[in-house]
Amino acid sequence: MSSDHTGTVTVYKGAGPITETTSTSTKDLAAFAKKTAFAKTLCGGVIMEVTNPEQARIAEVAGACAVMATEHLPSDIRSQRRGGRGGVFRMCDPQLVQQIRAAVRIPVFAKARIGHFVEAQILESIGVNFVDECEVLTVADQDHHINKHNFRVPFVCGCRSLGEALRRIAEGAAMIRTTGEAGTGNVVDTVKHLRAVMGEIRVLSNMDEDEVFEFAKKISAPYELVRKTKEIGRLPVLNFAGGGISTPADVALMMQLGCDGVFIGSGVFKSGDPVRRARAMVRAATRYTDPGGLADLSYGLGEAMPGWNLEDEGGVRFADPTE
Ligand SMILES: O=C(CO)[C@H](O)[C@H](O)COP(=O)(O)O
Repeated sequence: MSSDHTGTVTVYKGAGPITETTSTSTKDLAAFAKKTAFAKTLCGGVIMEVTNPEQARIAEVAGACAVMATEHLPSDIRSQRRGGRGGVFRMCDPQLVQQIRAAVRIPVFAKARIGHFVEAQILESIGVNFVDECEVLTVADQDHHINKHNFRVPFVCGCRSLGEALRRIAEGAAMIRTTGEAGTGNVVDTVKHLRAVMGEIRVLSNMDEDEVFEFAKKISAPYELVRKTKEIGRLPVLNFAGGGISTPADVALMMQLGCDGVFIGSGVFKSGDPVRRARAMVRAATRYTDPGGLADLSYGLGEAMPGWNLEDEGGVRFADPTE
């Protein structure tokens, strides 16, 4: 079963839906435009992952543009998996979302497992502002992401390459999150993937029209979205970065590399002084071209989160098997 953006529920049985919605492609386009317009209101901002109402208030007071409700910060999920305790990580308790919504006025995101469209239906029904189809949770469907066109609520999805980003947008993602390894306190993979996405866009921008067909085939992305990306010289939706961002300098690095904003979780709430660090990191997202200002923001923040270097440890990677 899945709900469409008109609120109609479509019941799936066997290979296809047994009750079809009547949405037209014009309606689909209008619904998608509405979602991306809402996403644009977050441009230049910091979305902070929080596990309780108190952390949500710290994020709001610091100036975060939104919070993401979660039961476990990525570093705690990583510790559990690294310690061999494994576990299945799912959508959070809807009660937590309600408590966080009651505590703040900024938009509230929540995570659903990749492919788990029922978790997304539940999150939509309780009024979250955005769903993150998130690779940090345990994957629910190894072959399919959620068909995000079926929802009124906008979605953000992770990517590590241009092809992956455009496939998620084809499925209806209204925002992309270029991802590294969340919960490590180490930005190395996020930098690698952000450079990959931005680099591929630069290569595409210099292609002649005839080369775009082959490029679309090569990166396994729909031709129309590839053509659009070439035309506008950027992803057709906002591209945030997330994973390991732990200092004002990390925030500024991502912004200078070309993303539209950042997700921060463990980097704030696993640090020595979350209140000061949260405020400094939010400010860094707008002062990212001013080294002197960034120096001021970096003074006396206390301890940054302890980090992990996956290459040294053969550590756990939050890979998305569906890509
Ligand atoms: O998982 C996320 C988004 O879905 C995190 O918000 C994001 O990647 C932050 O990671 P970190 O804990 O390393 O700051």
